[in-house]
Amino acid sequence: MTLEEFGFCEWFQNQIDPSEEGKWTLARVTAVHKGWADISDGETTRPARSTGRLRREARHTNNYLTVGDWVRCKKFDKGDFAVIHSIFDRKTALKRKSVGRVVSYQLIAANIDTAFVVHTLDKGYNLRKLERYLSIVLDSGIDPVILMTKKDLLPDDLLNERIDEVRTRIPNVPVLPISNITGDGLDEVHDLLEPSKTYCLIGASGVGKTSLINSVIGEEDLYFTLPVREKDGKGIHSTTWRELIELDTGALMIDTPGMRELGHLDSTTGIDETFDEITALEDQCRFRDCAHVNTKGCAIEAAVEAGEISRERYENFIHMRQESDAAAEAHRRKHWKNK
Ligand SMILES: Nc1nc2c(ncn2[C@@H]2O[C@H](COP(=O)(O)OP(=O)(O)OP(=O)(O)O)[C@@H](O)[C@H]2O)c(=O)[nH]1
Ligand SMILES: [Zn+2]
Repeated sequence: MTLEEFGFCEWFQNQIDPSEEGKWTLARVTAVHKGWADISDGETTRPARSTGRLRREARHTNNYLTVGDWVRCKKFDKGDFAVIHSIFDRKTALKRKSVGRVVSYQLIAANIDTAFVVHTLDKGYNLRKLERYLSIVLDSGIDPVILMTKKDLLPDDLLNERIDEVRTRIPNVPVLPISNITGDGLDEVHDLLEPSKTYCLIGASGVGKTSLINSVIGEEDLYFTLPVREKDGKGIHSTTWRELIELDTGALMIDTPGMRELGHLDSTTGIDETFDEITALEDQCRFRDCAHVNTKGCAIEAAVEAGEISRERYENFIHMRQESDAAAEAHRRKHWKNK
């Protein structure tokens, strides 16, 4: 696989200064471990460490190396071991909010083009939850595709009702009903996987992500018999856990433990895009800082009363806005304290 086939596109090429041409080995991070990372140029995977400067910088800015990153490095020890000097600016950054005493953001993966937001049609079907995962994806600047799993478990009328409901609530995102058991819809998923593009699966536990990865990859074992022994394992480790893998279509798939633990990231842009038919009315509210709750002259509340916006969706919107505002406030306070 060439660098381009491995996802090195114009976005990264444009960051290379002509004067540094040939100075660096370019590689992509395929897994991050404690103290080192695995990097690959599309052909060979090597262990690598960041320079001290890069590590200090990362600590200082909370901007750590992550799976999917493109890096400039130098090969050492006849090429078995590399040193990472810098990280390319990311095209997209999948982040999650860490909830603790203070709010902070943890980077999960970088440079994902499309995220499959996986949700079940069966028990656990919950539009609000689906919208939360969608927000994370949109906040990260990643294109979403919604995969609704377990269609085999539903009678036709309920299946159609739920698919209609999802498509109506989330009109601007493709929605595919699938079954990992019958294989229904998997060809369509497969057809969406473009060579050199990077994908991931996001969704709650038990919705069928593992099943999907196994069926999309084709070989059940390829992924989950890991960690595997490195072929040229003379380096500092002899096993590796691959978190970025190539599919038979030439597409790239990222799956990390952090992705599995994804919670909810609060940021207004994602919410605004998810609820764009609601936020479109905001300009028409009488007050510029309208809270859209029991407020005189609120255009959004009026639209809900008139039945132009679904009440459930409105309530979900308000709920997420309030959560987001609280997170932003906590963020501001943290920032202020550090000054
Ligand atoms: N009937 C039916 N069962 C499915 C389908 N997809 C997954 N399952 C079952 O649902 C269960 C959970 O599936 P997984 O693929 O492990 O779900 P997951 O999203 O990877 O869950 P985590 O690993 O916990 O994140 C398993 O028992 C699967 O066999 C489907 O399309 N139809
Ligand atoms: Zn309002």
